Amino acid sequence: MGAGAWGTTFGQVMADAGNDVTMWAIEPEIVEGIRDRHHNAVRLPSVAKLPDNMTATGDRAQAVKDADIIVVAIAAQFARVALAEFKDLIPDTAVVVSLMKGIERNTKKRMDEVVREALDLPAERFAAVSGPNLSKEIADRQPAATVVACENLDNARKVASACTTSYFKAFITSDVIGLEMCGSLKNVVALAVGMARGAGYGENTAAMIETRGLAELTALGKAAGADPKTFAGLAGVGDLTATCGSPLSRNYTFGANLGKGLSVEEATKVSNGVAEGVPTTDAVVALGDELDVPTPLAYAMSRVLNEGISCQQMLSELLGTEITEE
Ligand SMILES: NC(=O)C1=CN([C@@H]2O[C@H](COP(=O)(O)OP(=O)(O)OC[C@H]3O[C@@H](n4cnc5c(N)ncnc54)[C@H](OP(=O)(O)O)[C@@H]3O)[C@@H](O)[C@H]2O)C=CC1
Ligand SMILES: O=C(CO)COP(=O)(O)O
Repeated sequence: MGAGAWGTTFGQVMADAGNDVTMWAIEPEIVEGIRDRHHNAVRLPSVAKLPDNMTATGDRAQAVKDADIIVVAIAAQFARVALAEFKDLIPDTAVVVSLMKGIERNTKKRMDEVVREALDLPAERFAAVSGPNLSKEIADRQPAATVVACENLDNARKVASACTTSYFKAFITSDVIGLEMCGSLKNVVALAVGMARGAGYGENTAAMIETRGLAELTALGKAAGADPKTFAGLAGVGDLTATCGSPLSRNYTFGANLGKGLSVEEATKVSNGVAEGVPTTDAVVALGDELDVPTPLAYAMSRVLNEGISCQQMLSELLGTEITEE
């Protein structure tokens, strides 16, 4: 569900792993492109020809009929509304997988909570996939790895084996909360690193933001019930490194544009796809308040996004004036 850049790329991974893949998208142009020409000119133009065992439909019932695994890759803030239309169509035995990395702004809910609520899905049939997975590189079939999280490890294994190829390796975990928190919160860090880079700062500044960001997302994740080990793995440090270090990341690029002096509106206009960190930032601040965990980085980025403070002000907000233990 959702033939965006990552949705389509992950569809290709699953097709390469030997599955018959049906993409669902709203726009007839995207559906026809994938179904008739094996090409997604709108969201993944870099892939000249998608696999033959990959097709598309705009019909929701047809898309999920008889599916063993249903993968959701919709912009996080629209997931609840989009999924409501699928509620009564999902086969009873299907595992539903989220690729989304965001927190719902109004409710502060993670995507595991949103998907399960929207589809009335038991925990053992929900899985999240998250890791250092910049879609363009994986679409080029460059070697990469990810993590599949499900409370039921047999279902995590089922999803992992359905997306394992010669170039893509999936590890498993039962720490759904940890995986969700890593994927969502690193986007906020990537905005800040991108902003610092865009403003012309170098490696020290980037490393400082990434490391303090990792400490912040680990503390918040732990308070939300995550296993701290997850933050040291592919979905944590791994994804933070990839996202904060690449102009292929929409979040990094959005931040870089802010650092170069573009307004939020201007950066949104030139963004090539969803920058999930933007709506997620305020949700992270609110979640920190609720769980009594300081979130200086998210707070500073929230002031950038809502009040337009400069990169230098954002960095002094992040560092504070008090002497504290690291
Ligand atoms: N790109 C990447 O490298 C990675 C992305 N992710 C995550 O995967 C998720 C999807 O990302 P990606 O595919 O790259 O994003 P894109 O911006 O390329 O696509 C967003 C998708 O969401 C769909 N969408 C938006 N609004 C609605 C709506 N109201 N109803 C139905 N569908 C809607 C879009 O449909 P439409 O085309 O019709 O607008 C599109 O399919 C995000 O949460 C992202 O953080 C995770 C790992 C890697
Ligand atoms: O999550 C990603 C890489 O793992 C992709 O990051 P962006 O959403 O910032 O492009």
